[in-house]
Amino acid sequence: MNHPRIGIRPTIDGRWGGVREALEEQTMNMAKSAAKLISENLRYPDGEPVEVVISPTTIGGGGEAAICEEYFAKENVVGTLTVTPCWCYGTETMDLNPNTIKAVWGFNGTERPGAVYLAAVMAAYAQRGLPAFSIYGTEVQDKDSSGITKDVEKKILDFARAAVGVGIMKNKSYVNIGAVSMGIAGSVVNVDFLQKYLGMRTEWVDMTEVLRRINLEIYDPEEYKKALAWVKENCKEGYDTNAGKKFPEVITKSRFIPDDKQWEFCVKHALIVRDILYGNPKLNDLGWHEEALGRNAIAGGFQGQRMWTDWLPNADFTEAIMASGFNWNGKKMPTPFATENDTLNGVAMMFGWLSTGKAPIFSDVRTYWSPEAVKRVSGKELSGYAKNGIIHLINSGASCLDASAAAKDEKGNGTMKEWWNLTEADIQACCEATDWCRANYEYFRGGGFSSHFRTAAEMPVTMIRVNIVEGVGPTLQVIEGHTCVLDEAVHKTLDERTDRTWPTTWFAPKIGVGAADSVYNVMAKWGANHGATVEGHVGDRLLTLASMLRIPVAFHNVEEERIFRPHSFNGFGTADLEGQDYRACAYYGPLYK
Ligand SMILES: C[C@H](O)[C@@H](O)[C@@H](O)C(=O)CO
Ligand SMILES: [Mn+2]
Repeated sequence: MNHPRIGIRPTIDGRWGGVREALEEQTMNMAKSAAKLISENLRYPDGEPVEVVISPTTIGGGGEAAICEEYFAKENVVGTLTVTPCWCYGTETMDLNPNTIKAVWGFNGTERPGAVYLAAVMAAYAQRGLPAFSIYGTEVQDKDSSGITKDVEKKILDFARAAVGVGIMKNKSYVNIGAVSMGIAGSVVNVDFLQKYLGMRTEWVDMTEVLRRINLEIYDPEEYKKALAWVKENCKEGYDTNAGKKFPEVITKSRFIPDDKQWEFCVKHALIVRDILYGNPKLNDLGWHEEALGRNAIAGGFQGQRMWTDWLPNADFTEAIMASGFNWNGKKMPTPFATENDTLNGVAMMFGWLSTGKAPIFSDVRTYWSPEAVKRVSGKELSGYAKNGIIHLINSGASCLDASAAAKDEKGNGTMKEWWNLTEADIQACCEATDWCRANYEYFRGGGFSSHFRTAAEMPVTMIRVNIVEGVGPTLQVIEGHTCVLDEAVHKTLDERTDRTWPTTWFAPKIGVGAADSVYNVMAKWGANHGATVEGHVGDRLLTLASMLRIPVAFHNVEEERIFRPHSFNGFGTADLEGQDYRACAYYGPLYK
């Protein structure tokens, strides 16, 4: 995986003969402590620590700014963090590279005016059309202090995490396997959005490519054996909704793969889809050189419905296992992988995953259950997080198995973890919490197996959606809340009204903050049929990422004090932050115009 770096620029008062010499050490120490903070706390999605480089010299003026720029150009720097304890010359020391994302940390001491430089250089960035993040602690620190206060730490990490996310996406591909599923507009891939806002390539692969590779046996036969054995051992079959039903001939004659060969087909499908996205050197050994290369993916989706699923097993196993933090080889990096090839939801999964390192949940946003409706059908009251009503998140058969919340934190509570923190016991528990139900043949004539579980812990989560609105462009929705564990009888009554072969997550949005005035309105104002959900209250991280990409946030419930966007956005009006964001994003436009 590409490891885009954060570059630290220690800027300094350029006056030799006392001032500069006195500040060299403190300035460089700020750079070193910021670098340490970032590399010790942030990881790339592949689990490696985020890499940080520091300018070869402190920067007192344009000459040294150029030395730093030349060095960073060779070091794959995506975001620059300028640090200083003192006054420096604004336009002479600023980062003028239009291709890096910028922040400045001005030390809040008063012996030297680091914060005055910060203000001056923020004015310069605003005047020059280069949005930059301003970092300034709320409490005055002593002049010799090299420690970073908690508020500054959070801002540095929020900036660096999102900038790294921007760098990870850049030059990668979204791989559409198939095309538009059932007229879902989110599956009509918008190449301009991917290219201009995310710096990504779009790739199309016809679904027949999967069939070709199955029939010509273009996969690693050893890994296939291993994966199939793992499935037999770990993927138990669940409730069969078709049992005892009499189906019309149009359905019975459509199931092309015999029932006892369905798992074999599904496992080959999963191996092949992974290889299409990432390539596989083993294919080279088998003489399939082009296939071995893969498509430089970071995310993808499978159309499935309907032409494929009308006669072949659905891709629920593939979709679930691609998005999970493990597979037959043990723990592994999750891939944002969209059901129904809903690219816009695939991008929402990708944003959530880049913000957390955790497996993203793909769901239909299916039903708003008011407390009254729940009482009416179940005779029981909702309580706890669920008391104001809940939203039923349920996908048509696939979701990362991590969403069973069977992994345990250090206190023994169910949770979802960064994939590199999953233990063998966590993986076993997620497998045990999931059963694989034969697909509902009325929907999926070709069969397949749906991943069936329910999210069995009350976790903080954030639900995300990317929309495209003619007249605006891409927009983001971000709603924090909690997953809910309902009373068993209530769960059963509600769940069995839907499709009991599919994975269920009960979601209670946090209401009374920002745009989320009621649970009903979260459902009513959601931009599309799908949402992506990740563990943690990370709405603030998503808002920061969106501001870097110039995607305005249309609907969120992140508290104002947690919002961190470029300083120049304040110049677009401060009374209404949503309007400010819209105006600033419209003016600056996409990153890769
Ligand atoms: C099986 C059905 O066609 C589902 O796939 C459908 O309800 C959806 O998921 C629509 O997003
Ligand atoms: Mn769907």
